[in-house]
Amino acid sequence: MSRRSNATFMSTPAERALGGLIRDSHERCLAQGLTRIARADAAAQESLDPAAARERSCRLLALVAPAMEMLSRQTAGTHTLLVLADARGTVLQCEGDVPALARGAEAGLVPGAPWAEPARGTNAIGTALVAERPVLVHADEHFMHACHGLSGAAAPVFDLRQNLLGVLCLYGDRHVRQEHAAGLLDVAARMAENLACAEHGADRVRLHFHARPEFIGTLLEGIVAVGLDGRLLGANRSALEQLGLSGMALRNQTLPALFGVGISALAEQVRAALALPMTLRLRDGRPLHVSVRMDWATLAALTRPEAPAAAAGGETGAAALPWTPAGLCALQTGDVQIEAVVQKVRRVVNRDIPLLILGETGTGKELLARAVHLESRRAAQAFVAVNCASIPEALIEAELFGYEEGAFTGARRKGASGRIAQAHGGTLFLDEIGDMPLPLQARLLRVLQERRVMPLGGGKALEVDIAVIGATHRNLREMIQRGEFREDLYYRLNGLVLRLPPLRERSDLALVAQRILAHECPRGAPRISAEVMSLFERCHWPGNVRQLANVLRAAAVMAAGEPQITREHLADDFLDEFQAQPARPAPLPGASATPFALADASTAASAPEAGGALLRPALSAPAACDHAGGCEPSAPAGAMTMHEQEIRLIEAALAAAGGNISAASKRLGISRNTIYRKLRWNTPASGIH
Ligand SMILES: Nc1ncnc2c1ncn2[C@@H]1O[C@H](COP(=O)(O)OP(=O)(O)OP(=O)(O)O)[C@@H](O)[C@H]1O
Repeated sequence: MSRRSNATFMSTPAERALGGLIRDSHERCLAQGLTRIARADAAAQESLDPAAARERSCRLLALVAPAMEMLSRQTAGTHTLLVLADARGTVLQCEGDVPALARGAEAGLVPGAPWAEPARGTNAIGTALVAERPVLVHADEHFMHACHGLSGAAAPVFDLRQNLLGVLCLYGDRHVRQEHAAGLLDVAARMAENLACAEHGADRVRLHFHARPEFIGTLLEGIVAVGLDGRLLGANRSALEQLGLSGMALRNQTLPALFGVGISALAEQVRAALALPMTLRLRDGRPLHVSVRMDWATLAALTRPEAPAAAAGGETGAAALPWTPAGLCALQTGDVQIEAVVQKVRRVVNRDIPLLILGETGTGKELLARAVHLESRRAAQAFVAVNCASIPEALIEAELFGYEEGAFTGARRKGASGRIAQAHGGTLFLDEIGDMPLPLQARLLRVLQERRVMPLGGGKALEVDIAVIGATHRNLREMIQRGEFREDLYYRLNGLVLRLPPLRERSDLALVAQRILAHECPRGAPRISAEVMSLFERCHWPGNVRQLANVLRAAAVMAAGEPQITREHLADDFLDEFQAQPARPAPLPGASATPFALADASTAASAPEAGGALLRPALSAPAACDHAGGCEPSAPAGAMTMHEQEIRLIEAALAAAGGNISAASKRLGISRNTIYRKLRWNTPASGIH
């Protein structure tokens, strides 16, 4: 156990009565020949130059600045003196109101004064430094009579290697015990320590973790720093407490031994679309939610083929480890439909069965594909994503299959390996597979059948070992009937069909939102007010989780420093959509009529035909999505289909943006491609091509 993990302030009568730390300290003072009678200003007389002392401690001062600010606000008006001392016991800073500063000065608590035990005997600062734990020293528990007018509490501050950096203290009048200060100082010390642990280094990766995902980014998160060779460099207090290790024991561990995961698997997690917390299991089986942080230089170093971690023999990738990182766990948020998807995937992982992921735009198809890859034995190899809709038709063939020197005009001199070959050993993710031109479908089918790829312009066929995951928002069965998609390719791709539900059908919106916020605000995410949550619950979310993430990202910036996100923090664009689409869903039978904050009932009632495309219908029609992949929501009789509502919404956004597709796509949180697609393919009458 950490020397501090069981540390408590000396608040029990027994501890204070007979001494405990105090008695030991008094004995030390006597052994050093200190006398109880020292002039009150003696400490001040022995003072060092405060400016020089502060200069020596500029790192400590920077680390404790937010904590000092917090303490100073919390103790305002209580005549409490806030003191910061360095690791030698030299006072660096004193803050408080005039009576508090005067009381401190009377006892010699002034910047530059030495308050280590050899100088001032038993006292909160000096004794905390010796004990390396929080202490409370009240009135005549001080060794010297000159300090008997004080009651002090102190908490030492450590860096991630458990080096003592300094001590934070609160001093009050001897008539007020400082027990109440203990909690405040504990929070303050943790704040400073977490900052120390989060200090950047191009040579390290940080794991921020907790058993509960919503605690990541809070003061209670554990932080562990890992070197590129997989060795653990240090940790904050919460990490040691959660892992049940001392700082020393931790530094004798490696990442794979403790967390069962290698450093390259962490890099893979960081590269994932929205590095969501991953779930790792400790040796005793306890799950921890882990968010990985590293700077770009570190990520680049780990991404190079001969990454230092592998070179140092730390590990050879997740596949070689005793157990694999649970990428899929990051998606589990309690929603039944998502849970069913995860359970299906778990059954087929590592069997190289082709997966076909269906779902509207922004539902997390790529995120799921990456999670499947991370979960598989291929995790240490490449994950290659190809968006078949975004590559111009003329280039997609070369992009996928590669080409030989001089294969076509404009080709690079030495030719290029295609994306399929790049995925060798790993996973090929074919996004928007329904948009692949028919002639290429035949070539892709051949590759999947023969497991060999022939670059454009001839040359040698390359053997490829790949897992294939396809994704689309389109109804492939209908496309087959229309002759737009090859049936044989369809059957080659759909080893297992997974359907991701649209956000409006999910029951876990609150948790998804919370996770996104935790990711956006690693130093502490604001809460979402009940009003905003209720608004979110009613939203139709045509851009699904991507749109939610965009809305939250903007709101988090607006709410910086405030404890919760309120309606005022939501982007005008988003709110405008509600006002532009005022239809309000009929309340569920028996549901209480919560007033809808934005679309007032009168306007809503006056424009029922608007259909509320951004609003979630109260009785959401289940999507008609069969095994073959139709994902259009079924229409409630006599009402617009969800799809028609989406078209209306897109048209409204386009009109509002003066026909500017980029602006409209930003407003809606969906891609330009999606706008084109929906208008061109699904509403021929729209006139936009
Ligand atoms: N469960 C989730 N929790 C948090 N963020 C998510 C989740 N699902 C998706 N996202 C985020 O939403 C965005 C869109 O996800 P992703 O690209 O995987 O969706 P998609 O279905 O592949 O979209 P498209 O069809 O437009 O390609 C990404 O930023 C992703 O990180």
